[in-house]
Amino acid sequence: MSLLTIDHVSKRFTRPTGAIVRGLEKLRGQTPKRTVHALTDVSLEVARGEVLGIVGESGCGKSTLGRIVAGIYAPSDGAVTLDGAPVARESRGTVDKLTTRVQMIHQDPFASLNPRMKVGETIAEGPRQHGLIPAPDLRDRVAALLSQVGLEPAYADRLPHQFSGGQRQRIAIARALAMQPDLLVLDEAVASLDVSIQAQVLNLFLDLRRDLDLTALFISHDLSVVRHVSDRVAIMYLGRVVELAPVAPLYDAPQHPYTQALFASVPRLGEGRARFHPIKGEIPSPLDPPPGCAFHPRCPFAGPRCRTEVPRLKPHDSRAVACHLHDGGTGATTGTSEAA
Ligand SMILES: Nc1ncnc2c1ncn2[C@@H]1O[C@H](COP(=O)(O)OP(=O)(O)OP(=O)(O)O)[C@@H](O)[C@H]1O
Repeated sequence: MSLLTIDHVSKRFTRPTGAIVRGLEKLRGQTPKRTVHALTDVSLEVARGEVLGIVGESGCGKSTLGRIVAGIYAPSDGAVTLDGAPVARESRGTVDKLTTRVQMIHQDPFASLNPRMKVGETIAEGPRQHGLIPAPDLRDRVAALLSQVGLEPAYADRLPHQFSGGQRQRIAIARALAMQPDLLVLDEAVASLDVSIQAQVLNLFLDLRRDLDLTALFISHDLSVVRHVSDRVAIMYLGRVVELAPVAPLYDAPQHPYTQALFASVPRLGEGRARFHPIKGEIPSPLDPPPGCAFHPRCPFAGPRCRTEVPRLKPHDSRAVACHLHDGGTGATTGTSEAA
C-alpha cells in the first residue's frame, strides 16, 4: 500500500479585491475571473521509501501541491491521506490541526529559521512541543541531528546568521528530521544555493535517504536536480499532472509534448555549444485556463480534440501520459504539426 495518496485533489484560490475595484467593474459591466485554478484533479501515490520528483514551470502548482500534502492548505476537492488517514484535520475548509507526520523544507532557510533563536532550540522546539523526545534527552538528540546533517554539535548554541546558506539548509533538514516524519516535502530546497553547495546538500539528502529510508516529495523546476534524487517524476502543467514516469524512461524518452518541450528548453552540457529551444508562447493564466488540453495553445501537435477535450492521465508502458496523441490521436491529420 502507498504511504501517501493524493486523490483527485483540486485547489482554487479566490482573488480578493477591494470595494472600489468591484464598483468600477460593475459600472463597466465586467465580470472578471477571480478564481485561480492552482491544481485540478491531481492524483498521485508515493510508496514508503520512494522519492517522487515534482517538476514544472513557475506557477504550475508545485508549491500548492506540497502545501496541501503538508496539511498547510486544505484541498478544494479531493483528499490527501498518509497510510489511509487524512494529513490534516479540517473545519469549514481550513486546516485547524497540522500533522507532524509530514515536514516541509522550504527554499529560503533564512526566512524559515527564527533569527533570534539558537539553532539547537529551533531543532528541539517541535519535538518538545509535541512530546516526541523526553526533555532530558533533547540536548543529546539535537547534537546527534547536527552531526547527522554534517554540522558540529557545538553549533547548537549559535544563531542562524552565523551560518552560510548551505549550513542553514542543513539546519532546516535537521529540524524537519527531529520530528521523525513519515514524509518530507522539499520545496525548491536547493534552488537558492550556489551550484557547488547545491551538490553538497543534495548528497546529504541522498545519504539521509539511504540511512533513514526517507519518503519524500522533491519539488523543483530543475530537471537535472530532480533526476539526481528521484525514483519517479511527475511533470506538471497549469495545475495538472501531464506525465508520470520512473526517472530512466522519462529522461531517455519523454512522451508528452510538454515534457519534450521542457527538456528541449534546458541547455545540455557535453553537446558542444549548448543549444536550447524555449517553449513557444506564454503559459496561460490559471485564472482562465484554456479549454481542452491546457498545453494545446503551445503544442505543435494539437488537433481539434485537444481544444475541447481534457486528456486524462492514462497508463502507457511504464508511465502515465495525459495526451490525446497517446490515446488514439488528436483529430489532427496524420499527427503533423499545426503550429510548426
Ligand atoms: N495563497 C494564494 N492565493 C492566491 N493565489 C495563489 C496562492 N498560492 C498560489 N496561488 C496561485 O496558484 C498558482 C500556482 O502557484 P504555486 O506557487 O503553487 O506554483 P509553483 O509551480 O510552485 O510556482 P513557483 O515555482 O513560482 O513557486 C499560481 O498562479 C499562483 O499565483
